Parts: sequence; structure tokens; C-alpha cells
Amino acid sequence: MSPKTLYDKIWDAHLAHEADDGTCLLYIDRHLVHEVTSPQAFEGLRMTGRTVRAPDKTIAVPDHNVPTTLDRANAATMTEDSRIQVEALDKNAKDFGIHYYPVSDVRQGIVHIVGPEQGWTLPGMTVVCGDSHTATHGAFGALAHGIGTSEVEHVLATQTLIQKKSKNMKVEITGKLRPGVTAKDITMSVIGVTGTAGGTGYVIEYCGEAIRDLSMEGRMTVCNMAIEGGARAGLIAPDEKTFEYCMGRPHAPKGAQWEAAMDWWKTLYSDDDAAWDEVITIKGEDIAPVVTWGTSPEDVLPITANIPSASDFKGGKVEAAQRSLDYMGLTAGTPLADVEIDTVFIGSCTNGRIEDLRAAAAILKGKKKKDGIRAMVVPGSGLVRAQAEEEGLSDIFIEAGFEWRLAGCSMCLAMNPDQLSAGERCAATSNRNFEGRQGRGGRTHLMSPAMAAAAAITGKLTDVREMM
Ligand SMILES: CC(C)[C@H](C(=O)O)[C@@H](O)C(=O)O
Ligand code: SF4
Repeated sequence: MSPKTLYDKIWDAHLAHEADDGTCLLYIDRHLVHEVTSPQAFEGLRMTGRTVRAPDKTIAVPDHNVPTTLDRANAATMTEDSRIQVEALDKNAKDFGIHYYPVSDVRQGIVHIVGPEQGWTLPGMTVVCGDSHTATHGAFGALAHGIGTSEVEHVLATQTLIQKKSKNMKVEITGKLRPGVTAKDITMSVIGVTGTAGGTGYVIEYCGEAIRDLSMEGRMTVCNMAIEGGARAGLIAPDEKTFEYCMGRPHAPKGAQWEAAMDWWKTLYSDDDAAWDEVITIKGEDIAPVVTWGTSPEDVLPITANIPSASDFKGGKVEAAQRSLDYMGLTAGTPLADVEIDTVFIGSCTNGRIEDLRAAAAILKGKKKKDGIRAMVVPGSGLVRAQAEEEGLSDIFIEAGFEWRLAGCSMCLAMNPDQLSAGERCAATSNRNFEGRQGRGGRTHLMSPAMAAAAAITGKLTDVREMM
């Protein structure tokens, strides 16, 4: 048999049909659904009298529009548009008989945090969701694609997806990370190297010692941002950590089924002599704690750097850099560590898991946020919130002056009441920083949870290593 990459193996195992022009039909193991990209898809089924083909493999949860304040059970906390979308999901989940975690359920949260947490996401699966950050699930060695609303309807109706095969890219992070450097710094640094278009046409497999050393939470952070680098999906080969994370989860296989699954999961790695269309290697020791200065995730620099000038760039990027600097209200040459912030947001599907909250709490313990800073921690799910409370992390956040919220996408994007106002500058642990992402005129600097916590204390972008 010819050698295969992990992507090739999962692809081949799910290929239902291949047409002469290379268009393929893939079988889908898990379909995750949220309230933003599903209403028209369910409407499409209704209009044509179709049902959901595999309700047992279809899992829905509202996340983008839900308020995160304690009074959110009161519908008046939502805008009209949000309420319509959430109520539509409530109704569609009931009418079509799919798995559902409503706002009132402690298991509710961001779809990409709930899937793995409940054991829906497992190695070797194909996972889709009408959401670009479905890439997150690749951390389990699952082929996880974001899809559009018409594809959501197609998967609901047929449990298959029309796809063309992508190329294989290997991104290897060798050796160890230095202290203060996290999964978020890895994934942002990779985009700093490849650019936001570098992954276009590829599925990326992340590997190397620094990736192996990451927890499952960290691996999810890395794969989460594969899409920000333009890739179709991100993948990490499953290993003992993956199996241990999955074992005993509510929807993971049990007993003999677990053993059978393990037989397949253990074959899920890229063969030694597999062919790669592109290989990128980064030394773990070369990665620093990074922040973004501009309005694209590729605008990444170590926290010790200065704000660049437009003339540092070439071609079309010159104008883009100037526009970014103007929008961000930044002056070239200023040290990044001198940039003052107004707001801190710790959360999102990139960094809203328990380990992220632990990392932020470790920096904040016994300290207070700077006066005048608005700071919030938004756990990625109700279960993350409960665990953080049990571990005493919520007390650390509250004593430091943070708001301790309920689960949702929150300030990651401006679709719910948690938003920046014009000109407000935010240290954010999310994954996108384009103009208006967190609210019209809002300015976003992306970074790790530990870096965001450090910024809350000083009121500026801060090198977390000075606080360790
Ligand atoms: C609303 C949704 C379609 C969108 C996505 O696909 O990523 C959102 O989750 C985001 O992060 O911008
Ligand atoms: S947390 Fe942000 S990136 Fe993740 S799904 Fe929600 S809006 Fe998208």
C-alpha cells in the first residue's frame, strides 16, 4: 500500500463516491449546528418535506447570540434578531429530533467546546458545522470542515458533503517552548509565517515535539486558528493524551466498542514516507509570546517588538498596513508594550477552556486589574464554568475585578450584547481582529490568556514573562 498522510487516511475511510472531475462525496460522522447558520437550512428541509437523515449524529447548541449575563433567561436581554435565531434553533431541534443543549442546560456553550467535551468529537471522524472554526476538532485527529448554510442543509438531509480533496501541508514545531509561550503563540506565529492565505488549498497537519507536548486544550487552540491561516482544516494525530481525554465522555464508545474504536484510532498517523505538498518547520524555542498589532491575524509580532511602519511592507501590504495602523490608532515605532488598553476579554472557542482559565488565573492570583479597565472572563461552556468555580478560579477572577460570565461566544464577535464601543481597545484571547469584529470601531489585539491577564493588571499590552 502506498504511504498516506493522516488526512489521506481519514478521507479514504469516508469517501462514498468520486466523480471523474475529482468531486467527491464524503460521509459525515458528526454534524454540529448553531443558531446563526442553520435557520434557512432547516427551513429548506421543511419546504421540501425532508427530514434530518441522521438525527443521532446531529448536535445543536446556541452560542453566538446568547447573552452571557446571569439574567439571560429573560428574553429581553436579547435583541430581536438574536431572539429569533435562538428560538428558531429551539424549535428546529425539537421538530427534527436532534440532540440539543438549550441555554438553560449546564452543558450549553460554544459549539466547538461542547462537541469535544461531550465526546461527540472523536479521532478519525469527519466533523462539520456551519462555522469556520470547526477546524478546532482537528485536534483529535478528526477531519473537521466549516461549511456554508446550503451545505448545512445538504448534510442535514443526506449526512454527506460534496468536497474536493485538499493538498497536504505539514507544519512541524520542533523542540520545546520557552517559559511563557503557549499554544496560542504557536498558532499565531505560524500564521505570522504563512500569512492568512498561506494555507489556502491545504489541510494542515501540525506535528513535532512542541505539539505532542501540548494538552488537548492546547491542541484545540492550535487547530482552531488553522482557518485563520487559510487552510481547509487543521489536524493533529491522536495519541495517548487524545484517547485519555475521550475515554468516559458521555458520547464516547464504551467497552467492546471502545476497543474496536481504539484499533482504528491507533492507525491514525501520517506514514513516515508519506508525500507532503508543503512542509514548514518552526523551532519551538524561536517562538515568543506574541500579540497582533493590526487588523489581520497575520499582523503578529513578539510583545518585545515595536509597532511597524507601513514602509516595512511590500506591494499591496503597504496600503493595508497603513489602513490597519490608522484604524488601530497606532503610531509606528511605539513599543507594543507601551500600548494602553481599555478592555480585556478572556474566552472564545480559541481560549475558553479550563486550561486557558487556569493560565489566566495563575497570573491574576492575588492581583487586581488596573482601575478603569473593563475585564471579563467568559467560560466556553457551562461545564467549564462549573469546573472553574470548583477549582476556585472564579474567585481569583472576581477578586481581581473581572466579570465572571455565563458561556457563549460573547465578545469574540459583535452578535450579542458583549461588544466594544468605537475606539475602545481590547486585549482579546479570540481569533479574529478585523475592523469591527468586536463592535463597530473597536480595536482588537489577539493574544494568549496569560498575556491578556497580564494586560489587565498593567492596563497595557504586557510581556507575561515579567510577571512569572
Ligand atoms: C457566525 C459564524 C458563521 C462565524 C464563523 O463561521 O466563523 C463565527 O463563528 C465567527 O467566528 O466569525
Ligand atoms: S467563539 Fe468566536 S470564533 Fe468561536 S465560534 Fe464563536 S464567534 Fe466564532
